[in-house]
Amino acid sequence: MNTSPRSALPAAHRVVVKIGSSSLTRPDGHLDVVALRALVDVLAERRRAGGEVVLVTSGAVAAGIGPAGLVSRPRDLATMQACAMLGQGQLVARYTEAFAEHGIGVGQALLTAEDTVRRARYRNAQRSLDKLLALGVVPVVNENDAVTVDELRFGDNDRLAALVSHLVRADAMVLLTDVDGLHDAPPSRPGARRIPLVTDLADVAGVEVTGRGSSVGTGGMVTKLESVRIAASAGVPVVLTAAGNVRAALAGEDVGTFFAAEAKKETTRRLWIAHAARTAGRLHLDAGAAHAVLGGRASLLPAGITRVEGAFDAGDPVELVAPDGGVVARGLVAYDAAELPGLLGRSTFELRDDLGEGYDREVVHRDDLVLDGRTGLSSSASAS
Ligand SMILES: Nc1ncnc2c1ncn2[C@@H]1O[C@H](COP(=O)(O)OP(=O)(O)O)[C@@H](O)[C@H]1O
Ligand SMILES: N[C@@H](CCC(=O)OP(=O)(O)O)C(=O)O
Repeated sequence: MNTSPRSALPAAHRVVVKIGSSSLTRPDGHLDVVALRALVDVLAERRRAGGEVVLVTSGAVAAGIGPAGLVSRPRDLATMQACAMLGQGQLVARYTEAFAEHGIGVGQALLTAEDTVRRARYRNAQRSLDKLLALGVVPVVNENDAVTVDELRFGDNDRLAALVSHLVRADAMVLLTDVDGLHDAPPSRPGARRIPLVTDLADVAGVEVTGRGSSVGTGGMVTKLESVRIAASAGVPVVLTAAGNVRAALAGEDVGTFFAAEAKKETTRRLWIAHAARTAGRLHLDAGAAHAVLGGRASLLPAGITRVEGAFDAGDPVELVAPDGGVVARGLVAYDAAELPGLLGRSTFELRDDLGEGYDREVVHRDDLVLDGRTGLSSSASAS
């Protein structure tokens, strides 16, 4: 029996493969159709062998440059968005043609990170993707660039791929980029070496990574590690490698970096709290409450809150802020913003006596709290 952790790849029934702009773009900024077709050949092979493949692909901006009448990749956000909207149709047309040569259909899904985790939406996305896969079709996923701008700024396709992996309950994820895996220093530095295996992400916490990425990619290694963290915490192992190695990676060969999955899976609810794109407000805590929350097992009570910011509804994700201004956690708030000011600083006993049953509940229940170390907020914020 093959006991190498990489045997998870050939054994995987359902695989999410993400390809970045840097691997799909020619030096002049236009879409690299040769690279696209080379990827499709490998994915079609996997599909024909009985495996299920979900493709998360960047490249809409690159594919839109020509139709937009530009000569090179735009730099400003509005033109990038316009290019992405023009290019998305072209991109999917190229995939449709290439997969059709193998007798395989493709279905387009334009998602935002929120769609993959917000409870009200994720079941719909899950059901339709499951159905596509059951029909033998390859879902081709990109961000909905018309409505989201952070993705173009921060390279969130990496994060989206991890959230999709969780959504479709993938057995493995492959992240394809322009370098062969995580290196012990930025690969442009002489002597930088590939790290073949990571069993615990804490082991690579000290590795120097940059958020800038290649000239066309957006998030660099920072967003890739954030993606790996989400996937690993959702129980999905990851291979990060160069696009040219996709066949070898799927076969479990020693290319790129293999990241093992964590044994204890995060629930969808906690993934959403940790990775929802936006929080709706902030709760400022006193020192005692910040300490209790950081301790891990305490719920947040009205008595420990000094100030409230934002216009949120009960059930929205909010940030919990310590007296020094640092974000200590994210959580789902149990009250609307308008209700809270009258409750702050008061004990639950007092509130029950004054306002009645129902007002003695926690503002954020401990089951709805994720400490900041689990959110990766600081790393994604530092992306280019
Ligand atoms: N420690 C590191 N190991 C590997 N790559 C790194 C590291 N630090 C920074 N990088 C950079 O990350 C880039 C890949 O990110 P990006 O350009 O955003 O790719 P993509 O377009 O595939 O999403 C590489 O070109 C590489 O220069
Ligand atoms: N949605 C954009 C890509 C955004 C993005 O995350 O790019 P990358 O860092 O290359 O994966 C596009 O299709 O051009």
